[in-house]
Amino acid sequence: MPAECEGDSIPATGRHPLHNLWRLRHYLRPYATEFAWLLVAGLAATAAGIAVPLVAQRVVDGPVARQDPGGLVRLAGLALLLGLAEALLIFIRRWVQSSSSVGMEAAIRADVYAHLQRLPPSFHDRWQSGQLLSRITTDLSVIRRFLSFGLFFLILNLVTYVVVVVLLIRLHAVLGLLVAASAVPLFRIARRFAQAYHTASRRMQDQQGDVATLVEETAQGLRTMKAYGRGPELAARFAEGARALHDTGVGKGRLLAATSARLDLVPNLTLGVVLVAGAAATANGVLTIGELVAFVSLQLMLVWPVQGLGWIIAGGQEAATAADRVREVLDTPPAIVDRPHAVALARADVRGRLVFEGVSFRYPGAQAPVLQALDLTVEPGETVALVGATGSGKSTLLSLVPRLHEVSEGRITLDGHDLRDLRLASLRRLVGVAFEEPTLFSMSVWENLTLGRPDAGEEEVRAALALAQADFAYDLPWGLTTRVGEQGLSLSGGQRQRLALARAVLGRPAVLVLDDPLSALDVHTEAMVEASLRRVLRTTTALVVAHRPSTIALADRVALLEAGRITAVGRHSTLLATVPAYRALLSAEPPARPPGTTAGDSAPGGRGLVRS
Ligand SMILES: Nc1ncnc2c1ncn2[C@@H]1O[C@H](COP(=O)(O)OP(=O)(O)OP(=O)(O)O)[C@@H](O)[C@H]1O
Repeated sequence: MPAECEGDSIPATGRHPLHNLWRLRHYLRPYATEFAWLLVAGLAATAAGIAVPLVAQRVVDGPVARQDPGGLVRLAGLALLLGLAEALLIFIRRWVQSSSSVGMEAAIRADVYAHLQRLPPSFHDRWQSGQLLSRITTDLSVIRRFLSFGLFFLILNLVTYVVVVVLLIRLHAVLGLLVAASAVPLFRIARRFAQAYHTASRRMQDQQGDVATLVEETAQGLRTMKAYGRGPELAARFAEGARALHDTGVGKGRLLAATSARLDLVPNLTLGVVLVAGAAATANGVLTIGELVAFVSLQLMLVWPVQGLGWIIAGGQEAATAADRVREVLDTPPAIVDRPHAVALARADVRGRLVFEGVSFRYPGAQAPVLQALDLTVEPGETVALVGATGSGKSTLLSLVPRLHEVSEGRITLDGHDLRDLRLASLRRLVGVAFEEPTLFSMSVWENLTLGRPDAGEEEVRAALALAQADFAYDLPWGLTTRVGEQGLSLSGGQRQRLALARAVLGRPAVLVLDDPLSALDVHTEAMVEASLRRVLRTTTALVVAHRPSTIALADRVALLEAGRITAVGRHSTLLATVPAYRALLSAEPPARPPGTTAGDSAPGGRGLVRS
């Protein structure tokens, strides 16, 4: 479940429990022909199976009664043929069944994944990753199992039940109607079971998501947890989650077992009554021995459909709750989408004037806005450093430029175009971004670099790597094809930061948005990156979050962000001289460089500060 699901999830109450499962029916459409063949094969196999007791009736009342060996061989041969046909049809059915179900599961999974990509960061902030993981893996498998097997057997068993009951009524009306009436208690038991199992299934699937989240968090934060000696606590938390999951699983198993026993009882009781009454009817000559044999054999054919009912209902309820959980994701509309008349801007046509006009922003569900009535203009080619205390909203402000979040009030324009009137794909090509925590994906260095510009050429990649002082990438074991990220080679924080910077500057974007881009670099590398970056920044509009004097030194002007408002904008030296809050903020910072590397960089009121 989401940590906070306000507005995100569709309440499951008030609708038919199978509503969301029914909404997934279009995934079956491409397999409709296959499903039809499946049913034909299944029904034909059942028909062959049902025919066997009828042949037995002919055997008993015919050749056996008349002591006719020739007739016996003919009918026995027919029964054998029917048995063979049934086996062949069952084989064909199973063969077809496996391929269609896997294809359908893959199609739903692809759609859920594509939708997750379209959802804004605010959605992912509120949903535990384990919950998403369990929806895209376990839940989809549960749905696949039911739509391919459960649904099929539900139809097949219902048809079998109806056909057999009709045949029974034809053989002996009263006893046949007795068997038909046994459907009433079966229906009642099944309905009560379905309701109880639905609740238990939802609980179990949510708990599976919780456990997956715990495992994922543990894997990600293993080093921190070990360093703080929190292993036992984590193990206890995990054990608690696993125990809850176990208890729910056991509860579900018991519910199914109790229901199966009750369901079993009904056909067996009916069978007992039929045997006694049937024997009496035979003794009275109302029923032949062959008819009694056929009646009982046919009735025995109902045992499996009734026994299977519990499993089918259980599978159906699990699939229904899984469908609810999957639809909770699919029904969340992507909040940030292209407007109908959004335009695409060509890089060559963009000068890069970035203006924030009365911008306010509030995180979904938060009480207070993070940014309030904020005005700022960044002229084409200008670099503005954003300086502010931790938590003042710097990263949030940056995230509004590539529209990772949408402004709550006011607007941001690029060369006069409201960003919301630009196509998202176009905007994100124009804006190069490097976040504070550089993320590398489990792919090659080249693929990581060209993430936003898959069409980038070798020259561009080479230039971007040079600029970010990331030439170390060529020395990795397989050069730029080396796989990095979670499943690949581990890189240091500084190396990751330089690759992220190279990714941001690749293709010379019109606007660069950098969140403290030099924070993880050693002094020597920092000086080199700084020198290269200075060259790029000359030709690009840039908004750079700066904590360190060396980063501030890259900027033409500095904007001071205090509690979500820009309270001062100007050159670094001017702000230092005239704005006490700015001076206080910078002087509170520890010296950024060892003595000797910042010659001439100290400024009044600031320790280790740089010239502006
Ligand atoms: N996803 C989020 N959902 C809700 N609130 C958030 C979210 N991200 C940040 N905040 C809140 O917004 C405020 C500003 O955060 P932001 O990360 O923009 O600050 P910052 O100035 O970049 O801080 P730092 O210098 O420490 O990186 C903080 O109070 C933070 O708790």
